[in-house]
Amino acid sequence: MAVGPCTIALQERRVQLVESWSQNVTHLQELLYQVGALTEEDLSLVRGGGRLGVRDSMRNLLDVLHGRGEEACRAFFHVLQSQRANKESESMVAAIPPEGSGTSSSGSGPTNMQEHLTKHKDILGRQHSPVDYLSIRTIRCSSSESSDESCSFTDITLSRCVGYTVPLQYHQHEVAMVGDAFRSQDQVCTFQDVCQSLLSVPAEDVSLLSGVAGSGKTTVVRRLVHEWAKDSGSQKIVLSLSFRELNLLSEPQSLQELLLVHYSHLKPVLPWVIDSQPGRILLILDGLDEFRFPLEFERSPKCSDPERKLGMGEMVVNLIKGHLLPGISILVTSRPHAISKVPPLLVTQLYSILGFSKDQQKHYFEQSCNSPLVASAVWGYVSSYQPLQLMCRIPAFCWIVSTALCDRAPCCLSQVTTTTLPNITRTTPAGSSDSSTSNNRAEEATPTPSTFSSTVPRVMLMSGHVKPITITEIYCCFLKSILVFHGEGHSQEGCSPQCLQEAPRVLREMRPTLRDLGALAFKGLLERRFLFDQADLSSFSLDCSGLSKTFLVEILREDRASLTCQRSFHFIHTSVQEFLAALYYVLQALSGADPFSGLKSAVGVALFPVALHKVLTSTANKLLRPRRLLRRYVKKAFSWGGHHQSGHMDLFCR
Ligand SMILES: Nc1ncnc2c1ncn2[C@@H]1O[C@H](COP(=O)(O)OP(=O)(O)OP(=O)(O)O)[C@@H](O)[C@H]1O
Repeated sequence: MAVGPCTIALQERRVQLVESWSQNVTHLQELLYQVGALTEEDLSLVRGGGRLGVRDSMRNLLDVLHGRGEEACRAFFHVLQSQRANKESESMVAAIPPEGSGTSSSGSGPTNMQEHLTKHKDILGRQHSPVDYLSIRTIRCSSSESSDESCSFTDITLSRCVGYTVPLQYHQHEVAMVGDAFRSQDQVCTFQDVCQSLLSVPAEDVSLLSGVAGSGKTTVVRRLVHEWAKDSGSQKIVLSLSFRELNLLSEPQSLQELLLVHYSHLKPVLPWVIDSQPGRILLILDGLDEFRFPLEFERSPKCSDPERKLGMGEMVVNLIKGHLLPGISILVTSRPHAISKVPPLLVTQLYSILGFSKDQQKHYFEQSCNSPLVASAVWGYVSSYQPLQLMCRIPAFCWIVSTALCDRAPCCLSQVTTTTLPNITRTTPAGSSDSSTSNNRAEEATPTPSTFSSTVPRVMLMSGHVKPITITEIYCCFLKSILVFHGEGHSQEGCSPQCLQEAPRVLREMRPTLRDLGALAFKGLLERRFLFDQADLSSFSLDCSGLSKTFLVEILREDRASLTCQRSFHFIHTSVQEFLAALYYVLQALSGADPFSGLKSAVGVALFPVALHKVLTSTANKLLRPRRLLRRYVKKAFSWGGHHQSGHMDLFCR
């Protein structure tokens, strides 16, 4: 609860207030409900089931307001002012502290404020409800006993520090940074702590949430919005936009236009709240690392007029600097390499996602697998191989691993033997992790084309032969799980052992589609695009028919971008986009082809002069054997990753 001058005044004048206002308590409650200072629950608390007299109701009202904090108490004094019922109250109103803590002197606000807020919560709550994008997992979740919600959120460990300092240079790969020991000034915290701090009213600050690819930033945002929407008592008004969507707005727009188009249901109240109670607004901007417009904090012209049209980069700069919508709080999420785009001086606090602890990983598998037997087999496997367990600090890997390893009913696990796994095991000794492991991980990530011809690794779980597996192989298995599932049709019970035998055929058939998908993913990474339109898909012959259709529906999700209403597609997760891009890249290079040649665009040309590039490629092709050629290409890939410094190609490089 935020304590301020109005909270204190309310306590100090409690006796007088009860004396002067008890006869008006019902009317006061109604007004406070209308401006959103009280909720329905509060009203019934104040009324005490209709059994209380007016003085007791008034006392209850003051207690509830005090419990709600400074913003509610301030609203109360404004309501009194608007009533001007007696001199006593006016003298009290005169004691309201001056503006500056985020409230208005412009009256009690629009009518039906609370209804609008409730509607807004309904809409955002639904938009941010827990989802699992894969239908095979949704089927598993619905067949398991756990509820949808528990199926999709496991507690995660975070740290918090006041402000932040820009690291001089990232020597480490981003993925290796997850769960790192943090600096002494950082404080470990839970999701609930973050929630509490961001949803407290009023606040006026810029917070950053940093986390490596797949560490769960978007999930934290979804969960935060979901929790807020469920809390009928929260007076915060959350607005949430993603940089991915802002990328689509290439024409200048005014902030007012943008917000009112996006939140048309808030039209009657948003301008008033922005004007009078900005401290109630939390604006979430998700995925700074994906933003394609430059953020020029030094050079962008100052703009404090929400009606003026601005480029997206300028708009974000002016929001973060507090020129546009002064007084609101902002949460920006980003992969670590891109957080430095926001100058440290503007940042009040930095949250970093440290990932899943061992217990949290175990819990994740218990929730996401369809039976305790499978969950314990998967966890047994993951925990016995330290590099995999380290990677599973990242939730996206847990998701991939769980999809790859436990996506069928246990009957399938027991009926296939290890002899169907000729190509997916590796020689890295189990448990051979040490501090250097993470830095060496990139070397593990070289797949061979034969990776595609093996069946899924879930068989290892029951065979008793626990063997190490690379991250690349896990992703391959993830794809295979989807392919096999769709190749043979599916039912609630999962596919038959027969369908596992058919895996190689399905994989063979899908190889051209995977290549095209990989080329699209690769082109997207080079252009820093994560949303694609129908024309992009067509240019890579992704025609969405037959088997490829069902598969593509899983891997490429269709969206109507809410800011533009255009039909668009994105990979199920950015890590899958990066994996497919890398797979395409490596397979092209291994077969002696130039990974850029299949892109049918000017991207490669822009990065390397055409002639030089051609000469180099053909000479290299003649002189080098495929593996050496691959190594050379991988080096190039690393150098772009380094160049971009936004972390969006980290997994690709791995
Ligand atoms: N707390 C969590 N509980 C359960 N699953 C989670 C959690 N966090 C993340 N996941 C899983 O990991 C996947 C990736 O998470 P998310 O998209 O939130 O990561 P991100 O950090 O936003 O990734 P990126 O940087 O690539 O945008 C989710 O789709 C979800 O399946």
